[in-house]
Amino acid sequence: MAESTPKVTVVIPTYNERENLPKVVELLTGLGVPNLGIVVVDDNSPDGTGEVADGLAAAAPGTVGVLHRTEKDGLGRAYVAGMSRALAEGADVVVQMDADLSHPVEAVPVMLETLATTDAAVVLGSRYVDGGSVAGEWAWHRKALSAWANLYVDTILRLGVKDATAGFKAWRADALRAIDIASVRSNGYAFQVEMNHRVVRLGMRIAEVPIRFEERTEGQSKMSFAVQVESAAMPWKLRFTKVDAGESGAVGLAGSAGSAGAS
Ligand SMILES: Nc1nc2c(ncn2[C@@H]2O[C@H](COP(=O)(O)OP(=O)(O)O[C@H]3O[C@H](CO)[C@@H](O)[C@H](O)[C@@H]3O)[C@@H](O)[C@H]2O)c(=O)[nH]1
Repeated sequence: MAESTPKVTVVIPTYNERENLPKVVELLTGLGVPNLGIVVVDDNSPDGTGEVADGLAAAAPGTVGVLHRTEKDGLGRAYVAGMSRALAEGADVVVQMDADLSHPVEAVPVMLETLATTDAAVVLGSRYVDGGSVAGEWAWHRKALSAWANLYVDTILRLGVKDATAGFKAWRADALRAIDIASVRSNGYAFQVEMNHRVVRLGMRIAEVPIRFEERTEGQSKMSFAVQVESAAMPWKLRFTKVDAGESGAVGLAGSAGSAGAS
């Protein structure tokens, strides 16, 4: 019997991304990935991104869906909501990416292929493996901060990945279920680190593929002081907390590696 095509759902959190969202949706649907869906998680953006998303959903019923939340509640909780919906709707693979075009859409098929052909539970779009890079527009102090943040996380948690704060990832659905996303506490950049930590704690593997991270041209980053404080504190909390992953969900993942990715 022929295997069915895996369902791939891309989760995109948005807060004030009305210029960017239509472009990223157009680029994603133009990839030609079979059985691709998109879930936009909008937090009642004052700039009307939610209505823009509704328009995109109306134009592509069955492909684009929108989750409206009533107020800005952080990137991490937006991802948990979108990923939970994707899993409930039967996704085999969940891709997380920013709306602002900083994550190169053309890397999605490469990430899916890597997921389908290796035993990795999650594939990161990585700035810091060979072949990866950040946009030339990045000021030296931003590059230094990003490099320092990764060194900081690696020193404390030893995750064994080069880009621990990366926000562009493709997940096998069974890995997301195993790490019990509903109990993830972090909400800013630390969300990415906590998710990676859970994967490693459960003995699953993270793969990295190189990407070029572009600077957004529209809208603004939502990085805040609170996000920075959380990012500094969370690695220590994770290191010294005994039970912080869905240990009960530890599963035999190796046998299903080939069935979850897209071809
Ligand atoms: N729904 C919702 N979306 C949000 C919120 N905050 C941010 N977003 C959305 O989440 C995406 C990323 O937000 P940015 O504020 O642009 O992130 P960044 O500072 O550029 O950080 C990126 O790079 C970091 C380092 O690699 C990553 O750690 C981070 O997750 C993100 O990918 C964008 O699509 C943005 O609209 C929120 O509270 N609610």
